[in-house]
Amino acid sequence: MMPCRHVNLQLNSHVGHMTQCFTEVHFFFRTVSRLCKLTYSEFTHVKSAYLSLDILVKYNFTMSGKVVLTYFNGRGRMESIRWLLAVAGVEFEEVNITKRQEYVKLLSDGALMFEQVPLVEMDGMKLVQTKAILNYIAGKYSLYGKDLKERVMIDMYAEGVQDLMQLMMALPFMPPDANKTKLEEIERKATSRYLPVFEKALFSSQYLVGNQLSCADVQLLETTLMLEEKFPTILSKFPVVKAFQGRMKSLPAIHKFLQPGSKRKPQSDDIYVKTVCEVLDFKP
Ligand SMILES: N[C@@H](CCC(=O)N[C@@H](CS)C(=O)NCC(=O)O)C(=O)O
Repeated sequence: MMPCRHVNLQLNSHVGHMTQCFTEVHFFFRTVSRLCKLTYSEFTHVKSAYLSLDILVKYNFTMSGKVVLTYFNGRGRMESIRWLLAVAGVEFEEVNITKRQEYVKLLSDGALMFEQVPLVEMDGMKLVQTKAILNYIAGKYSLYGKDLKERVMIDMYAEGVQDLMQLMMALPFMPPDANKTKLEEIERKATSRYLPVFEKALFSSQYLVGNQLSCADVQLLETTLMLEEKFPTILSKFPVVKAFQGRMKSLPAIHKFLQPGSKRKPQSDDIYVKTVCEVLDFKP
């Protein structure tokens, strides 16, 4: 029998190089077997040991290779998708739209089902609609609960978080005189409507739903960090959410994503707002 270590090395190296090229999982499995000259029983042994979901995730195995995000060079609706991919350990590339012609070209190519971005290309599909994309990633990478009942709870929390996030996302596009009123509204709603729900949910549980990390936890973390950018002491009355934030920040993938130089985008600035408005021909 071929020494296991040798098989490990060969398999690891082939997985690394070949996952980008193959479009069929079965074809990939068969070819690895042939290249490593494994007998059927050796192959079955190695396959069950290594080609589990974990290794597929680890090597960012997708049916058609890389994951490409098309959006503006800023947070907007794409930022939660970046967060979730980072937590799932999925490498991705970005195409930043900077000019109206680039957006028009995407439209004429038929790449945008509803003439809107975000666009995420993965697994041979062109995905649009933020929620659908988030749910696909969450489902694929086991961040979407263990059953339907957990899933609907995750959706409820995630939708609440997204409602709050949408309010913050709109801020940079508001005229300066409306900004102060909007900020007050966000702080009021965050402290009276949203954060109390999460404080309660996390009081006796490490995660929002069930006993495992979900996309709702990731979106909550993202939102609490956004809130603190505007209202630095906002979590002082929500110690449970603050402790949750600390735990989440120490997860290796999140710790990495929070380091300078990661694909996390900074707060929106005037250039981002100007680009979005020009590209979408939008007058704030
Ligand atoms: N429901 C969509 C909304 C997407 C959306 O409004 N995208 C904006 C940019 S953030 C856009 O492309 N607007 C162009 C348009 O609606 O014509 C989603 O959640 O993805």
